[in-house]
Amino acid sequence: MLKYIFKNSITSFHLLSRYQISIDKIRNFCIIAHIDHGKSTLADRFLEITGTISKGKHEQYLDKLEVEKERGITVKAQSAAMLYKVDGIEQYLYNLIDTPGHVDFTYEVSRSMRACEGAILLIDATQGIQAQTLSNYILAKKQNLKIIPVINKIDMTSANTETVIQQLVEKFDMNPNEIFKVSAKKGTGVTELLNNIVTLIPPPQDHKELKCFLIDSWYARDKGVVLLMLMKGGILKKGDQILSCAFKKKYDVFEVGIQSPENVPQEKLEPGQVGQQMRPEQEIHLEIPLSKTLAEAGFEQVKPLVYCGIYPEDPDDYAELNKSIFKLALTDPAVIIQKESSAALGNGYRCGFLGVLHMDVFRERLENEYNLSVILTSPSVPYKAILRNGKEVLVENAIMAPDAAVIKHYEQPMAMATIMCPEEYSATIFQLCDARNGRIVDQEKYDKQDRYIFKFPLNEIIQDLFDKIKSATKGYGSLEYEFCGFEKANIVKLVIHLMDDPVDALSFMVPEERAHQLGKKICQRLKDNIPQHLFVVSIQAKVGGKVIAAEKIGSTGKNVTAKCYGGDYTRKKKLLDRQKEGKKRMREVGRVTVRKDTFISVFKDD
Ligand SMILES: Nc1nc2c(ncn2[C@@H]2O[C@H](COP(=O)(O)OP(=O)(O)OP(=O)(O)O)[C@@H](O)[C@H]2O)c(=O)[nH]1
Repeated sequence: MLKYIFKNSITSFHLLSRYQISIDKIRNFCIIAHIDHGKSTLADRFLEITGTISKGKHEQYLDKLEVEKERGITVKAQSAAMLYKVDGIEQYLYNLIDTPGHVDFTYEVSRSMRACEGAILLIDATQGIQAQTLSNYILAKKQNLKIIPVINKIDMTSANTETVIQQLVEKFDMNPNEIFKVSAKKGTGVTELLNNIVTLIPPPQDHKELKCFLIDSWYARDKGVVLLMLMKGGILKKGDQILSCAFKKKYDVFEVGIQSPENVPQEKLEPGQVGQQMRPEQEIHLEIPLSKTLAEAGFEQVKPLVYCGIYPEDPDDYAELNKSIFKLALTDPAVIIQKESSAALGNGYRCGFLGVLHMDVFRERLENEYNLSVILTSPSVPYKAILRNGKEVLVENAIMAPDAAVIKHYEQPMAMATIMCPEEYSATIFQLCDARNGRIVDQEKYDKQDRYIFKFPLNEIIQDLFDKIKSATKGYGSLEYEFCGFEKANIVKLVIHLMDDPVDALSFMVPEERAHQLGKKICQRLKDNIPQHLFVVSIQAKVGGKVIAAEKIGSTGKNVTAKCYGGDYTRKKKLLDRQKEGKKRMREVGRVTVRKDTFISVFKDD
């Protein structure tokens, strides 16, 4: 213990005792809302008013990831401990969790809620109740959280505060006198809200025996694995040994601390506190992603909606990808990871995500935070195969699809999509949606915006609908979607063959009407990218053994050493050496030799 005190400055020694507050003076709460309704801005004001960060210096302080700063959205729930003198009198410890608003990161929200007794439900005064307001409200109710309704952005000229109050009264049966009105940006009403949290949200309970609730985990280069936990009971100190109930493994606690908002080392963590504990890297079991740990701990199993393969661009980077992907998965419980190996792409992973944004953010984090270049195969959705014997099989990967003879029919995942756009773009939106099998379900006018609800096959949404809407509306249109069950559909398995050998990485489950177009596109791209061989290379796209598109690459008819007649050994060796060098960049797929980047070109966007 002495060693530890010497290592830290006097200030941190002073800080050590500041957070040791009795459990009745602790409040754990999260901020929940629809995307962009102002959660991170409100969290900034809280941090400033409580003196946790200095005023005006930071914007969106808790959006720490590069991808969050670049995109201006929260993708990770972040927590911060704040010491606050309520009404300037009595000191409390507020543990705040800022949550993401986008539906792809809902899993982060529900996990955060499990660590709280209350939630601030924030509603944008210019937009009113939106899809995620409703689903977050339902989630919070289910978890018996005390909900504090707060209308934000009341400073805006387009604010409809009274209408939103009315909506809250009608839809959520709220008492109009209990609704707070704030401007998170300007700070109006925020201190009043902070002062009321203490009476509106109850303190956590002490479960007496040592019990920690895992909120988050991540890998820190200097510390190893960091676990962010709510202390449900007991005391945790540096040097303690803990046992994971899920995996029956022992771990040494390397250091404990509190996020306020960065890590402040502590002597111990006590009941009700949200704190970190670190474990050295050699002790971690990277093969156990957080999703699995949470599932073992009784959390709802994540059900991915979008799958893709992730491969290193250079196959020699596989070991690096292996380490990085599990480190990243430590911070993301909603990603499902399975090893996969493909003759065409080498060793990699099949990953499941909650949506395309989730997939895209995961890729960007692998590239930004782990400096890796990866290939993502085109996203696909899981299909349900209804078998003739009455059983159901979820087909997440085309190569796992049951034999066509045993399948009665397929069902495809559907999504309810909300599209908002200025009224002048309505006709374009209808054309776009029609071409993607979207069926209109509902529509309404909202200010000068049109709001449409379409039902789509999920597969149609994940391809490019978002980009197409953005470009067709000069960036003003928006798209949000939510899975809404399976429906019967004509789905076929499209397999690309090279010289009659099926290529595993190029097998796709597709709606029947799209099979020909996709098959043709892939055959053409392979033709453009595969070099000539001594023989004619045949490329075929097949559905159920029937060829639906095909290309041929003519032969060179030449042997590279053929011209080195006679005994000119050095020339022949040089040529063979050059050939060997070239071979390093090539890969064998059946009898065909392809450049390593051939399959990247197939998966690249148009
Ligand atoms: N005028 C005004 N703008 C606000 C207010 N609160 C937030 N904003 C703005 O609204 C936008 C979204 O705010 P954020 O705090 O990022 O919203 P969020 O809910 O955290 O967003 P996600 O985490 O991505 O869901 C930003 O441009 C903010 O500056 C407010 O009270 N008044």
